Amino acid sequence: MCGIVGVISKQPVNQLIYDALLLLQHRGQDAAGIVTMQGNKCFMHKARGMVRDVFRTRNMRALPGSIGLGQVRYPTAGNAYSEEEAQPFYVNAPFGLVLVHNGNLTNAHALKKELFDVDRRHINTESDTEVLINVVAHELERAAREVPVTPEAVFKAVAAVQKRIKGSYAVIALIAGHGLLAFRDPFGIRPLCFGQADNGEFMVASESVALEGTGHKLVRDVAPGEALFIDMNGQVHTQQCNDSPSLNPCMFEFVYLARPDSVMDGISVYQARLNMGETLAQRLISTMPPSDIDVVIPIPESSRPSAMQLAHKIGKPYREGFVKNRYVGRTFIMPGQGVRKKSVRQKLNAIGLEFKNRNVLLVDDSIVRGTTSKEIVQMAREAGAKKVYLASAAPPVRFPNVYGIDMPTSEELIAHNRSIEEIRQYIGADALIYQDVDAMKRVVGALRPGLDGFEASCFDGRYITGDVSAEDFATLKEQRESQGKGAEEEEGPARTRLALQSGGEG
Ligand SMILES: O=P(O)(O)OC[C@H]1O[C@H](OP(=O)(O)OP(=O)(O)O)[C@H](O)[C@@H]1O
Ligand SMILES: NC(=O)CC[C@H](N)C(=O)O
Ligand SMILES: [Mg+2]
Repeated sequence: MCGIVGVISKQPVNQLIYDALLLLQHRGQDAAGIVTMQGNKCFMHKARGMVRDVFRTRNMRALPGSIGLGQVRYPTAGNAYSEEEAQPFYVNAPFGLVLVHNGNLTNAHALKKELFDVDRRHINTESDTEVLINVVAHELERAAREVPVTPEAVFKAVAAVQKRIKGSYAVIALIAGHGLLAFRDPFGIRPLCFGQADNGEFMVASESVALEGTGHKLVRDVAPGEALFIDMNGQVHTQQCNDSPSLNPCMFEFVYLARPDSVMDGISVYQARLNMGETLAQRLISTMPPSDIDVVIPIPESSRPSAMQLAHKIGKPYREGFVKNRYVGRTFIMPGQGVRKKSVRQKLNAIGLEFKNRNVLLVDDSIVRGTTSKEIVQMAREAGAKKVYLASAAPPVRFPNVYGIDMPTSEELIAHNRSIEEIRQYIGADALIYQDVDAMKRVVGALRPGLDGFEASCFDGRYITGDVSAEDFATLKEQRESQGKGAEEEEGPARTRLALQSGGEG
């Protein structure tokens, strides 16, 4: 996942895009970028780091214009340490095109070759987004020969792009002198919505929180397979570009990625997490007597709503036993296991009196590599807990994700090829309770009647696009391994040096 935003206005948009990126910072911490357009000229600044560090006053001053895009990156393809792979991407033909992308193309490798051999286009990085912008450019070149560019021509190009690319994508692009284009993959895996301010200005963004926090009213989500084109006069054109779209949002957005105050595809993320807490409580009650538990403690940040609801349901006190250092970012989306592990202790500290001589139930939203849980269980014991139970509001994460969450190999997942008992032992908890996959789908799905399903492959092993081959998995793994090697030479902890590969030392 990454956070993306696009604005078309009559006023300068640099500050507005910056503000929206801050609201989307939880979706990507590795790099940030903004592009603006004044007339037909593009102005861009992008670099590695968090939004606050990437943009200084001088950079902001150099971003004039009333139309623009922004992105916060959490890499899933390419190299986390590469500045060139920060977004937006730019190509100069046709017209001048800039693009931001949230998602992951599963056929990027094959497309890169095809672009070179057939379309005569050179890709200079390992980023799938550079592949994507070149496919868009090529199809736009073919479809939009006349000027001014008509919405029909743009939609024709999007339909052609959708036929070529596979995987997940929410995309926002600017076509110099013509307008803003946004489109979403036909399975609706990654989120995308748009809204409008009182002054008529339009914003397209990954999450509704970016709209609300910048004074825009949510109009609606972009539908799976749909394209939205806002021309330079602010006229909105939309068209379904796919023959068989279906809505299967990524379940992990509701579990962890999105902010709880966002509404995605009509589902309140907060309500989804409360519901998960409710079913987790039922599961717990059927597994162990709640009377053994003295107190329920969330593992901040994302597990709070689920933990709160669980505590309410089992009739036990909900306490804040860990304090979070607000200056440390999200650990799961950090590149490299070394930095993740160190950050758990930097990020969370126990309040002794909530643990001393108590049987505590710790609740997390998910257990992925086990980095957080293993450290936290140990911290609870060090703080004096008698028994430490652990509950996860998500089911075991057993399968790699190929749609924009950085878990490309099964080996790095603590639950892969391990029984619940083996995981419990590894983490060091006295009991371990997991959410049930079907219960989770049922209670989150109930919030949006008419949903076709969820992209929940990391939990159930079903890849919704139906076209991910064993070869694709192997390529992803291979890419990750070779990139990790390069990064290690440059930067220390490699992205591949994962808990389970280094002898299970979490
Ligand atoms: O099993 P792991 O590999 O450790 O990953 C899972 C953990 O990572 C996330 O927390 P994170 O610190 O990223 O963000 P949060 O503050 O939003 O909870 C998530 O909420 C879990 O706590
Ligand atoms: N998490 C994402 O959406 C990543 C976008 C893109 N695949 C990249 O690696 O930059
Ligand atoms: Mg967490």
